[in-house]
Amino acid sequence: MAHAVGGAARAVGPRDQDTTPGDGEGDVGKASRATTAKGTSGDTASKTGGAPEPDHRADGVGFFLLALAVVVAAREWWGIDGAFGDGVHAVVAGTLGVAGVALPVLLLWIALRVMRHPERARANGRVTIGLGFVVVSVCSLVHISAGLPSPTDGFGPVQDAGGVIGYLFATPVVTGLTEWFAVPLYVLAAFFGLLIVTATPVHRIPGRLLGVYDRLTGNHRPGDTDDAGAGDATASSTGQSGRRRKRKGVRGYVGDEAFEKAAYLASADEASGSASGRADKLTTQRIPTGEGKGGTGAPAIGPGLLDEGSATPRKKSAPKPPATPDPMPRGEQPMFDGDTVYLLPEESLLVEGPPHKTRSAANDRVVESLTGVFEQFGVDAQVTGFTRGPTVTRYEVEVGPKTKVERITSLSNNIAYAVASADVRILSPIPGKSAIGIEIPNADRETVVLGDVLRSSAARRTEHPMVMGVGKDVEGGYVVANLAKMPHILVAGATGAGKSSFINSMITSVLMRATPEQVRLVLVDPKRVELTIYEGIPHLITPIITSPKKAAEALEWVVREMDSRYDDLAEFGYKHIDDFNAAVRAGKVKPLPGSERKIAPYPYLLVVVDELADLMMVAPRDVEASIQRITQLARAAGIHLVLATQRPSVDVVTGLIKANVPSRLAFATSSLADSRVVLDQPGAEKLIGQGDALFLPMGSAKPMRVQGAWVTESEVEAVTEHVKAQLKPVYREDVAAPAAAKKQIDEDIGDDLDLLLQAAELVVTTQFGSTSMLQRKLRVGFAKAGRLMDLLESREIVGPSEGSKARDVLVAADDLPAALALIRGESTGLYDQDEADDGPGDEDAAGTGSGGGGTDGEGRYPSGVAMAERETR
Ligand SMILES: Nc1ncnc2c1ncn2[C@@H]1O[C@H](COP(=O)(O)OP(=O)(O)OP(=O)(O)O)[C@@H](O)[C@H]1O
Repeated sequence: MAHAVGGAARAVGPRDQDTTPGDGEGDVGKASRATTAKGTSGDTASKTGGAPEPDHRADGVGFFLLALAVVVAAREWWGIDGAFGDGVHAVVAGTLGVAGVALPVLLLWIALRVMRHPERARANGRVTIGLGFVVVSVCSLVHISAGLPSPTDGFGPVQDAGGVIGYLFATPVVTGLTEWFAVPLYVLAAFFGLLIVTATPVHRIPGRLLGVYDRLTGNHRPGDTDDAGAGDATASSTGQSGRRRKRKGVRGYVGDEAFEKAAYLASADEASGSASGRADKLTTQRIPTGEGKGGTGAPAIGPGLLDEGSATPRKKSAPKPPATPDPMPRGEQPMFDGDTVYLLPEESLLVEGPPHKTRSAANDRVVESLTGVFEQFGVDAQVTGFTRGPTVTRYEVEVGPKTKVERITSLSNNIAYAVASADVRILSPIPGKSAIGIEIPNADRETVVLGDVLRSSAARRTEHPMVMGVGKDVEGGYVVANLAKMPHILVAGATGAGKSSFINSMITSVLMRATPEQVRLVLVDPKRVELTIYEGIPHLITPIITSPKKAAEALEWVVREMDSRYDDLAEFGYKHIDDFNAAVRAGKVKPLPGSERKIAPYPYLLVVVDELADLMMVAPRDVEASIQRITQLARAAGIHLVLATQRPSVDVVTGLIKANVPSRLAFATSSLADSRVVLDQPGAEKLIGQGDALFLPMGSAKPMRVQGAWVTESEVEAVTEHVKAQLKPVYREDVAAPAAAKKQIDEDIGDDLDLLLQAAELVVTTQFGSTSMLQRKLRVGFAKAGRLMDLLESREIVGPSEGSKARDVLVAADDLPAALALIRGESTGLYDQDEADDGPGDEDAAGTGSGGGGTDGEGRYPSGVAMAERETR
């Protein structure tokens, strides 16, 4: 909420027109920004905006409607006499005729809706409009059936027919078109009204009716979710959470903000109340049966299966033995047991935070200090308002007509001195406004808890499984982001700045919102401490990777996985994995003749690397090449990278990586140079740590300042316990054991293996990386010797060319056998230590076996059609 301050100050706001996400004006968040904080013009600094909280407003409306329902019922149902009763009857029956009898029910329904779902203002508006259609139509039909009495014949007959509404709507239509047309017209209008109330497009009527039938009979058929409406009807169940998640059809994401954009924001007003107070339960999710879709009933499902709609572990009569780890057929995904029911974690596992403060005494003190500085230096400028975020407050300053803006910016040090904070950031101007923004840390900063972000309307607006809670912007609005739209993100910041906390929030968001069938994770944690808490969650596609060398291999696996997804897309003629998944679920994708393949939808694959620097130290070239390939192509394959580093220097975040990772999140960096590496602009060096960040989603020109969401270890534990209790992970064998696949001679060596081995031996034993030496000793031409040297460079046996000088030899003579083995495509032995360290994880992987078969998958993937359209824009 923006506050106006100062004597002659101009009012700040209304902020509805402020399309500024944080401190930046980018495409992202523009259209979706719904900040409704009101500025108040006022005389004193102590004035605050007086708009009631939306909850209270909704409650007020609800109670008013309830009272009205009671009053109308008192007269229309219970016949209370007297002048007051007569007055009520005259108004109700006069307006609606005999249909007024139903008015208390309608009022009661609307009142309950408004109070239960204050955040659904638009849906409530829709219901009211729909009811309007129904009421007008019913009144008109009643009026026609009563013989179209006119008020000129006396008001009694009108009251006993369709009231004034019936008269006004029915009479002209009947006069113009006759009853034969008027009656079907109003029947149709009533039906249309019902469709609006229930948010049912005409083409979904059969599905809806089927859904109602299923719900009444307790029948669950595969694919019924596609008919779940985009409306707000929730089907109830006897499940643990008491509600069954209503799922959207694949088309349900078209027009969905989080789906359309990488990041978007909720209203700051909303954030100022406790979002969770009006929270629905986060829902249950059924992992569908593989029935009819080729689920082969893969093993590795633990004993903790849950009966649908119950939290009681269900004992399987005959647990299946682990399958022999067959190589995974191309394009197939590891599967969970065919009829497993999977419940998403309860929202209540994530705690609620305190309500957001929109103003505090600390803010008023800063306003006084700023005003003091301007007076002291004789600058004609005034603080006209401020918007308080959780960590910083942005004070808005307007300068007088003949005052240079630079006068304020040049006062930056004096301002920092006056407010006793080194982290003053000046925005000149605030994008989209004729005002200067001065961001100053709050002396009384607030923690943004992940639970609140995930319960915000911004997060609830979509059921996309890749939407994560990012935090709050500088105006106090919740920020959520769709990882699938990033489509890759670089997270950087000095140690202790909040990177790991962000990654925790991200993974926890995924666990809260997505089933393992929807999103699979590859977690790379060379530091070995940050992500261990997630070991064993069913969303993992391979055990957490801690060895940098294995991580590099895992990235290569991701490239292969991407390629195979691409092959599938090409083979079956789809542009995006979402199209493909939708078609698979619709049964439109049939295996090619003669193939026994089980075709299954692909889950999104989220690859999280929590220290890129460690990987780049081991195999810079391979890692860079894999990242480049993944980032260039993976979007359409549903594969998304999150690269985190505390060393955002150019040797870690190379130009190639930067060019291919479009979204950036910078926590406090230790230098301006680091900020430039991450964001291509300064700013991150001025952040104040502990989750304070600049977020630059893809397509955004200016970064928005956000306070990252915080989730405690005990919350993460509760969430992981919940998911682990339900399913054991089913690992893909080929991620953890790619070495076997690599035992072939690399393509680029071709027929030159022997020559290359000799060249390597020569170079390493002589420690002399000279091309002309190779020419002489191997009796080859210049071109061939040059090629051999390039191959040696690509295997990191020699360094890059340094013109006419000999190249550096990077392998010691003692390590020659390992280097030769590497060229031959055999195990190198170089990393035996690493592999030994990772041993238990591998055994774990092998022990769980691999599964073939297809996921059935429920329709929560976004529409690929929409995605394809957007990509061509
Ligand atoms: N979003 C946040 N809200 C509140 N406090 C935070 C937040 N993020 C981080 N902190 C505080 O900062 C400390 C360090 O954060 P974190 O471990 O995430 O830093 P990091 O950047 O990952 O550091 P490293 O690179 O050393 O792992 C946390 O222990 C916590 O106290």
